[in-house]
Amino acid sequence: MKHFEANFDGLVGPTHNYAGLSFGNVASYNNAAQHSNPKAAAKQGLQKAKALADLGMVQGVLAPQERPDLSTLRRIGFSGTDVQVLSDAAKQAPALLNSCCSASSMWTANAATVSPSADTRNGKVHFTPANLVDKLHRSIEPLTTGNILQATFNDERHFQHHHHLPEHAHFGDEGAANHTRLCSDYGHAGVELFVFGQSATQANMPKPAKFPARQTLEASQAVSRLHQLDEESCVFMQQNPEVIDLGVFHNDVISVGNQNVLFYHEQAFLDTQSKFDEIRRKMNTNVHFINVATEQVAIADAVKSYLFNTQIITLPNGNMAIIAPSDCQENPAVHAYLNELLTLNTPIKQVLYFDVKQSMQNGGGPACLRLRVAMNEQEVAAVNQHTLLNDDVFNRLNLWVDKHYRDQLAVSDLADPQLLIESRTALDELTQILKLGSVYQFQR
Ligand SMILES: NCCC[C@H](NC(=O)CCC(=O)O)C(=O)O
Repeated sequence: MKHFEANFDGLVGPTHNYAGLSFGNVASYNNAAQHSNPKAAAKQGLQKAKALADLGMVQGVLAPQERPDLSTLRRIGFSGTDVQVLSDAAKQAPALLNSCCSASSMWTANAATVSPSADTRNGKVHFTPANLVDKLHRSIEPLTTGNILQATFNDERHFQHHHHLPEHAHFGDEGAANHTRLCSDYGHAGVELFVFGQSATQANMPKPAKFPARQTLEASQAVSRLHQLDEESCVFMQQNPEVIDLGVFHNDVISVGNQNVLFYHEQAFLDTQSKFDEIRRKMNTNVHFINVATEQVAIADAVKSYLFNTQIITLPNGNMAIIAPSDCQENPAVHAYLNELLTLNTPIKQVLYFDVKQSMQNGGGPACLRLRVAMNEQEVAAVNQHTLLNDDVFNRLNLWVDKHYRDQLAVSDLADPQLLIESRTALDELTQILKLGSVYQFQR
């Protein structure tokens, strides 16, 4: 049986904006209050996804969330007509309105943690939506994320969906952005590497001083239990808290893995060598640990260029390619490093650059924009086929963006009742294109 690693990219929603909501995410803070370009953002994402489909990869899309999120605004006491709710929130609590308008669900690496069937005891693909409790604007995502995942992977013979973890800092969970699976082949049992920022219970373990550690050890352990993973196929590793304080708010800003490659910065982890020994022992096969030294690329350059927020993919011919943001080309140290990487004897033979600047300006690179789901051919066939990107779906989605998205959006536009209507109209049509059923509150 053939096996694939599918990428499901998050479609950028019609309210894509820069409100500076993510403390600890340098790009989000630095670009606060800039005008955004929702139409360009959605098209940049679609281009990148389509390029992977054209390379022969299995590529899908995940629908964005309903924003403005009127049900959250009502839950916190705003009432009356929808127009009333928006205008009262804009006057009385503009920060809350902004939190209810973020298009942050586009970063589907934070949608969920996924374990492929080869790793799980019951032989199903397991999904746990991330609770994203560290940020208010993201903590309102998991229920709808669960609906969208169930409508996309909608066959219980193959897919098992869990509820997100309890909504408390103890179980802070950011999904696949802190999870990498290493394996010799996508269809073989692998080692799932869970990277956490802090422990909620062990007071003696190090913590960042300035910025929040969004993922806890306890959350990662809970997900590994839910997913029926064996202890012998899991490794829990702590991210270096010093780099969190330098803007590395998710592990996928400082390392990325694919099959038997782990590409990482030398400052990424704590106890690096002993943990790598554990990975080697549990993998039982040769692993390429590609270490980038600080003197080659400083943390500040890694954070600015998103060198590690690249996707490493295995092409149908068996070679690996890096999908990088064009920001990596523009940073001299990083560009020089990537050119050199291709001359080293690693499985990575190619680098492809994509302009995803609209997403980058909110701290999301190519890897943030996708959720990886390794599947065999039966499982791929069981996916909702309307969510898989081919020429037809790509063209329909581009036309859909042209029809419904604004060219430009300012944070002050978020209270515009017309934006709510545009957004709902767009999403209602999208659920028909992707045949998702009624996944949104406004449709229920
Ligand atoms: N994996 C990349 C996630 C980026 C995301 N940015 C944001 O939410 C920015 C939203 C804003 O500032 O409007 C985050 O920090 O969780």
